[in-house]
Amino acid sequence: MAPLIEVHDLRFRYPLAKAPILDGLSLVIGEGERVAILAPNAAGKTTLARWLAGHLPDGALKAESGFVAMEGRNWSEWDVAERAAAIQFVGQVPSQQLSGCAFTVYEEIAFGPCNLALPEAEVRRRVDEAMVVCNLAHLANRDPFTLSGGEQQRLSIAAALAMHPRVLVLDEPTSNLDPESRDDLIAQIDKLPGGLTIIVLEVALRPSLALANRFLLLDGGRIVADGTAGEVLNDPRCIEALGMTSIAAAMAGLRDAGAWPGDKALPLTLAEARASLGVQHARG
Ligand SMILES: Nc1ncnc2c1ncn2[C@@H]1O[C@H](COP(=O)(O)OP(=O)(O)OP(=O)(O)O)[C@@H](O)[C@H]1O
Repeated sequence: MAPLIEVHDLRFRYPLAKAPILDGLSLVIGEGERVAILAPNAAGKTTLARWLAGHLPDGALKAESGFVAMEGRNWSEWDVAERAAAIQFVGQVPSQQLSGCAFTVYEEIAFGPCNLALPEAEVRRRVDEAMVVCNLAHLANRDPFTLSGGEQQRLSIAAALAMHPRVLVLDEPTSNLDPESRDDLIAQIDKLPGGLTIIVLEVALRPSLALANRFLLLDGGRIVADGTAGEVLNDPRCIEALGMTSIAAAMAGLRDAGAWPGDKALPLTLAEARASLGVQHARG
């Protein structure tokens, strides 16, 4: 059976760019996976996200080689409505996700399903469901442009979910949010239905760790590491490009001071550190 998403030998260069930004990139993603694709700024995350979601090729922006396919069919074989019902893309700037055609949060979420010409009752059902998942019911009648950045990002995700996609591509979804809004949004994404395939493209390690269980490192236009958090985030190439989590950095300090065994993997999260140290989580 064909994989859910396959990128095969994708080579893509922006017009006038000296070098390709994606350079023979291949990857396969299966149904229900939660994947973080990690890379530093300007490494090509948004570009890859747009290829994954079928927004590229577009006009003159074509691949020099390779393809992206969902279930064995190249994106170029899908019509727009069919593709929108299969995969949804949420970008990093909340206000840029808004359609500009809706006076209320409710209408914004209904915009996509209405474009699929679904019966009114089905549109209503989907909007109500998405508002519950994204904690937006209390804002249903608000003008989308009056929402905070975090609320707008939840709205973008709700609008994407109302299309009932099988894959959600999130391009640095928390990058413009303050820590509290970021944590709220991560918790919200974490609660999304289990069967939904989620691909997060990130420069930040914390949201990635909270959302994914498979990690890919994008470097030099290719995927150079693919594995668990422990395998990829401890890879020297990943540490060089993105640094360490704050917990791993603290533990590395302890290791350098001789207070942590040199041959023992560094915990990446507080939960891992507690487990490694045999410390119970304090309650109350
Ligand atoms: N339409 C375009 N035309 C020409 N160059 C582009 C275009 N879009 C992006 N680029 C360039 O391609 C490179 C990769 O950009 P991209 O936005 O994919 O990276 P990124 O990893 O998402 O970056 P960031 O983390 O800063 O958002 C950058 O050097 C960028 O300037």
